[in-house]
Amino acid sequence: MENGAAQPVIVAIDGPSGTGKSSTSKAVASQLGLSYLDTGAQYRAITWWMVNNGIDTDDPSAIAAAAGKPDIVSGTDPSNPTITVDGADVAAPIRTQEVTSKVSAVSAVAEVRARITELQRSIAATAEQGIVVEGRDIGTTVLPDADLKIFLTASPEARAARRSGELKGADVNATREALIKRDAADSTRKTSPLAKADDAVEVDTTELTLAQVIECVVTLVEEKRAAK
Ligand SMILES: Nc1ncnc2c1ncn2[C@@H]1O[C@H](COP(=O)(O)OP(=O)(O)OP(=O)(O)O)[C@@H](O)[C@H]1O
Ligand SMILES: Nc1ccn([C@@H]2O[C@H](COP(=O)(O)O)[C@@H](O)[C@H]2O)c(=O)n1
Repeated sequence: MENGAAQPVIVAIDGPSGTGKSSTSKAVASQLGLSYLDTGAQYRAITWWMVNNGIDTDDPSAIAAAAGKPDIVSGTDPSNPTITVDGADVAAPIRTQEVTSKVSAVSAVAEVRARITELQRSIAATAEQGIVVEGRDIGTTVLPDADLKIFLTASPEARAARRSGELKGADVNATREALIKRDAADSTRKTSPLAKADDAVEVDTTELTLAQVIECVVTLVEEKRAAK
């Protein structure tokens, strides 16, 4: 673009659990001066609220009726991403095993997705320099006009090994089975399932270091920016 500030760039990064979406998105956003949005944290936050407020997470109509109640706020600084529910910092409690085991059921409810999708679009629309948004349906549903769409993949074995390393001592086979189960639920739900957009660039990270994945995505974003 001539004689003006760079136009904001919108980057969508999707993929199954443990493929490196969060680590890659945060690093890319930091390097390029963009905002960062972790949409999984938003679905975890609404799930945490449902559990804390006694909503039966096996009852889609109870979830749908309560979907509009919690006030979820995401901070988009990639060096300090934050998430609050009704003003309370929930960054730690949304990562518990209980929330992880229930989030796919809650996020499958159409009323939940409509609410969170609206929030995501308004955050992306107000990011002055642009934003990296990571999740499961960003390229397909939330931001179908994103400037760049990336779909990260990795073998279940690689993903389980990465997660077990994080969870210090967790059984790799159990971790692998849990990842596969969550991916299956996320990929087969009716509303906005986990899917690669037709125009997304697929990056298989199985044999790549995190630094290599980050470099690859930074290059792709820079190419898009130069072409704008
Ligand atoms: N290419 C890679 N090589 C080795 N480890 C990696 C790579 N990418 C990410 N990791 C590590 O794997 C773990 C999972 O990464 P990350 O949380 O970024 O994945 P994710 O796709 O966001 O997962 P989820 O969807 O479950 O939140 C982290 O510990 C991260 O440091
Ligand atoms: N765009 C998205 C993002 C996430 N979800 C659901 O949230 C769960 C947790 O995501 P993490 O990235 O924090 O592991 C995920 O398993 C999905 O159920 C979603 O539906 N759409």
